[in-house]
Amino acid sequence: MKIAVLGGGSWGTAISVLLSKKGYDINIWDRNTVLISDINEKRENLRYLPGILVPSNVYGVFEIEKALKDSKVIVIAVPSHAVRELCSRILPFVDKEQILVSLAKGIENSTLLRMSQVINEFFPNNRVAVLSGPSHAEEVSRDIPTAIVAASIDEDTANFVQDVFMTPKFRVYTNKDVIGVEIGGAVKNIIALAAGISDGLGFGDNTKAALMTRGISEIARLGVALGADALTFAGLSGIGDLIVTCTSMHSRNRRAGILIGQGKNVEEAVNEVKMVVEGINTTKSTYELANKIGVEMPITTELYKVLFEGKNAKYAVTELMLRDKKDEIKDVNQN
Ligand SMILES: NC(=O)C1=CN([C@@H]2O[C@H](COP(=O)(O)OP(=O)(O)OC[C@H]3O[C@@H](n4cnc5c(N)ncnc54)[C@H](O)[C@@H]3O)[C@@H](O)[C@H]2O)C=CC1
Ligand SMILES: O=C(CO)COP(=O)(O)O
Repeated sequence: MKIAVLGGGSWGTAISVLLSKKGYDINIWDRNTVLISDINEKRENLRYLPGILVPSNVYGVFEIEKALKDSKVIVIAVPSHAVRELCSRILPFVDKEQILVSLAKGIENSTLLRMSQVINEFFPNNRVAVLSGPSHAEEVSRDIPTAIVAASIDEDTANFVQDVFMTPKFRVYTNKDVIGVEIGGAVKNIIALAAGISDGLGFGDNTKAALMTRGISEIARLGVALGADALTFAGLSGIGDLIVTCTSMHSRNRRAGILIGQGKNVEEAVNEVKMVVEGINTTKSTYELANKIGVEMPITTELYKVLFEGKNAKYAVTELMLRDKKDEIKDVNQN
């Protein structure tokens, strides 16, 4: 079977390596031709995933149309802000038998749509799935045991994607709750930025545990208001991804947060991380989405003010601590 992977950043490359080890032929495309040449000539993605051997059945392809030809599965591995542009670019070359799998974690700034909603706009007759969960590229590419979720509203599609990606080192669960899986994957990046800022400010493990716990609470509150199943947030794409992103030094979002907490501005932090920090754009879209549908998200709101209104991060923490008194369980829908 042939699989097209569109986006040769750290995650697109790691997934290509994983799938190639299962014997599939992988056509990987990226707009950055230098990294495609590196994959073909040096068998390594020097820019985004150095030190990992890219097997010979991963073919770097310069023309997107060629990457798609005869591919049963199309994996979308670009950052969320690029998904719409990518879909419009591939639209003329995709046929309705091809299955689209989204790896991007974000909520579109201009429309407040989830990534599978953007993809469905372009490909209403194709089968679409989302792959999400605690899975840093740096570990997946080294065969470190990982568990993740394949979500699709169509059970057969979720089962198919589960079979395609599953290996003894990469365990894939299915889930029909696409809304919950995508909201968990996107919004945890906001909490990871906040957890990083907390670390950068010199706060402790107590602070981070509080942010993570209250964080999953507001993620779930948003998700449920949008139609998700609350149980999804107790799963791999919910609390699972939140844990890995808030605690790992592989996390781009956490690392950016640490730098901001240490006093760098957003631009300096993003430049230093050198890879996509999805949580910045997602803070903006989630803040707007929560306001639009009337869901309270205190951490997201404070982070929005820090990132986009220049609020002092220490002062934001004080404001979170001094909010109205609450009951943890009783006020679960509004706190
Ligand atoms: N890196 C990881 O461990 C994981 C990443 N993800 C998600 O996967 C998505 C991709 O992330 P990474 O691979 O980490 O990003 P990255 O920063 O490593 O690479 C991004 C890639 O996208 C390409 N790109 C950027 N803007 C583009 C545009 N406008 N059009 C076409 N291509 C463009 C770049 O050339 C680059 O190759 C993100 O949504 C991220 O949240 C999900 C799980 C794990
Ligand atoms: O989503 C991820 C891991 O599951 C990647 O998160 P970071 O972008 O913070 O590295």
